[in-house]
Formats: sequence, structure tokens, C-alpha cells
Amino acid sequence: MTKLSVNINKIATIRNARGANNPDVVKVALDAERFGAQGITVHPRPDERHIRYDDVLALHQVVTTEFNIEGYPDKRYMELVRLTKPAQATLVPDPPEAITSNTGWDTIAHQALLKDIIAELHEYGVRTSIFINPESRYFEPAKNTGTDRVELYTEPYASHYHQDRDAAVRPYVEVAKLARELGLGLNAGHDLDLHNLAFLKQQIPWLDEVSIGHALICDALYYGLENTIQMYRRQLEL
Ligand SMILES: CC(=O)[C@@H](O)[C@H](O)COP(=O)(O)O
Ligand SMILES: NCC(=O)COP(=O)(O)O
Repeated sequence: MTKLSVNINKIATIRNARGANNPDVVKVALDAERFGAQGITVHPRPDERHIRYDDVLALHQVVTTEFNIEGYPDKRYMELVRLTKPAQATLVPDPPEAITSNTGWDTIAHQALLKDIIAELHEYGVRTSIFINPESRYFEPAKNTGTDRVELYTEPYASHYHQDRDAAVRPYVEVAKLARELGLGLNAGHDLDLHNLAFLKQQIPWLDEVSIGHALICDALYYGLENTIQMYRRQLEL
């Protein structure tokens, strides 16, 4: 089964536009779980432009599905993970000024750093995942860091899907097979939506988890959050 983790960053973007607590990200997380989300993902960024560090502290007290905290492993991120001990920490190489994630780790150049960070996260009892591009050369070094999983960066798949979906998915299927051979768990995320999700899942049925935020929250404006989460869940069952 591929779990659907709902990324609620964009709920916080709307909340922050007015400074008060509407929408309430904690309530939305609990409702999302009630509507079928199998995990809640957040990606606090250093400027706290959407999810704030104190949101993460509040969410960890109430989330009962898999709580996944994404981010660059700086001191503040590591402290947050130490305090909250989520089900999963997803390490992303974004610099502080990144508008959104736009590449995976160079696991060759940063292998030593990742190895140390992952060892520390394992001491906290937290499962780890590394955000990674669909390039085979990064997978064995990723395995050598000791990570439990990798998360495939799916923006290139999503942006080429409508042009030629077979070509778009090909590199992902190749590295997904490699990850399976290496004994790495497999997640995927970034720009997944109701058009491209089912095909990815059909081509890589052994995906453990997808985390979806931007498109899902946009779809919820039209279909409502409950319907939307159910629609995404069905895409994973086709
Ligand atoms: C790692 C990843 O792909 C997501 O965290 C995505 O970048 C969402 O972050 P934003 O909501 O800040 O765009
Ligand atoms: N890890 C990917 C994620 O959490 C959500 O990415 P997106 O759907 O907002 O592009």
C-alpha cells in the first residue's frame, strides 16, 4: 500500500496572510486525518513563511498518523526533530532562500554529513528519508548514509507528464528498482496531482508513501478537503 501524506504548508500560508488563526493548521491536520490522510507532512522553512516551528510543536502533540517533518538539517531543524520525534524526518538540501524544493541531495558530495545526521536521527528513534533526484549514481551513496528511505523528487516527472508520460516516468522506474535492490524504502513527492499520480503509482507499485501539498490544497478549493483527500486516495488504488 502507498500511503498518502498530506502536506499542510499551504494551509499555514493562508493563515499567515491575516495574522490570526484562520484556518487553524492543527484543526486542518486532524480533519485531514479523519478524511483519510495517512500522514501529515510539514516543511518549516527558516523564514517561517508558512508552517512555523511552533506549529510543528503543536502538531506533534495531536497527529496520530505518520508525522513527517521535512527540511534542511540545520541546528534548528535537528532540535525540532529531537523534541518532537516524528515518524519520519525527510532531509532536503534547500538553501534558506529557496522558494520551494528544486533538487535532491548530491549524496556523493554530502555523504559524510548525511551519515552523521542520520545516525543522530536514528538515536532519536526517527525513520529517515533523503530527498533525491532520479539519477542512479546517487543511490548507492544514499544507501551508505544509513538512511531508511529515499524520496524521489518528482517535479521533472510532473512537468513532462503531459508531453510524454512514458518518457517522463522511465528514469523513476529505473531508480525505483535500484532502491528496491538496495533495500531502501521509497517515497515520492513534489508537484504530484490528480493527473499524474495514478500513473506513477501504476509504474512503481512498491512506493511506500507520497507526500502531496500544493495541488491537493488547490483542488480542495473546488472539491472540498474531504472529497479531495478521498480522490487522491483513489488514485493510489487504481
Ligand atoms: C521536499 C518537497 O518537495 C516539499 O517539501 C515541497 O518543497 C514543499 O515545500 P513548500 O510548501 O515550501 O513549497
Ligand atoms: N515532499 C513533497 C511534499 O511534501 C509536497 O510537495 P508539493 O505537493 O507541495 O509540491
